Amino acid sequence: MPTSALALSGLTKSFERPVVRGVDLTIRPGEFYALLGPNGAGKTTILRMVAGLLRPDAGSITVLGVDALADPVAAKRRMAWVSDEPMVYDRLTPLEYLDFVAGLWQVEPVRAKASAHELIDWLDLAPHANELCGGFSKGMLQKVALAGALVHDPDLIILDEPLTGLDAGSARQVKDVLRQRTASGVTVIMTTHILEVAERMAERIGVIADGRLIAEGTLAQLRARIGRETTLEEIFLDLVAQGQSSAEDAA
Ligand SMILES: Nc1ncnc2c1ncn2[C@@H]1O[C@H](COP(=O)(O)OP(=O)(O)OP(=O)(O)O)[C@@H](O)[C@H]1O
Repeated sequence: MPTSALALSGLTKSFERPVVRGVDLTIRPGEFYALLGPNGAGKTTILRMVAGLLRPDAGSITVLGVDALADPVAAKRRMAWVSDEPMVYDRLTPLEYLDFVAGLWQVEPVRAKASAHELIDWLDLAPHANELCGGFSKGMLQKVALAGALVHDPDLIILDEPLTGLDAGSARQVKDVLRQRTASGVTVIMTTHILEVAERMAERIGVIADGRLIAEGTLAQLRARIGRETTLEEIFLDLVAQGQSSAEDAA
């Protein structure tokens, strides 16, 4: 059993300018980890590199002991990627979409069917299971995309802003599905701007600012670093302000 579900070392990416600057990050198997950071901090870029959608300029990515840059297919088999812009085929129903995705992963048909029905029930999509996705709201599409990402039973789930745009009931269903998965040993890393979600769900929180991991730890550890009993919002704003001033000092 690998000691880490995800290990990033010196992860670096530039577009017109440096966007991810030497990020080191280790996540334990079964851990729920939230990445927080201001807009444009580089969170999505980090996750896209982990998911194999972008090639880093430098650094390494190890997914459950697999070198994801040397063997991306083996790494992708173990993980799921859920983008903040769900891509689901309009002309398929949720059940057809899940069947299609399970086929791509060569999931054994009986298991695929059971898994699809379980996910559809968990996410409260059963009343719409045979309707075309083309008529769905963004929130419903997000749930179908999540179900599609989980149908091959990944060990590492990577989610970019999975709760944005979901109503309270749908957000709870998604949170319940993720909790249920982590309880069975699956690892979750997600970005969120909803601090209350990070506070309630994540075991550890990493704060990204200007392409660097400027702080990480449990909520208690982050509080201790700020040196006072306060809300995650205050901690976050303090850490980002500190991160920005140390970057200016270094410049
Ligand atoms: N394909 C790309 N080409 C050029 N620049 C990019 C590309 N993708 C991201 N960027 C830039 O990289 C920076 C970091 O973007 P990224 O989406 O990783 O930030 P983020 O922390 O996820 O932000 P948000 O919270 O707003 O989603 C931004 O300045 C963005 O414009």
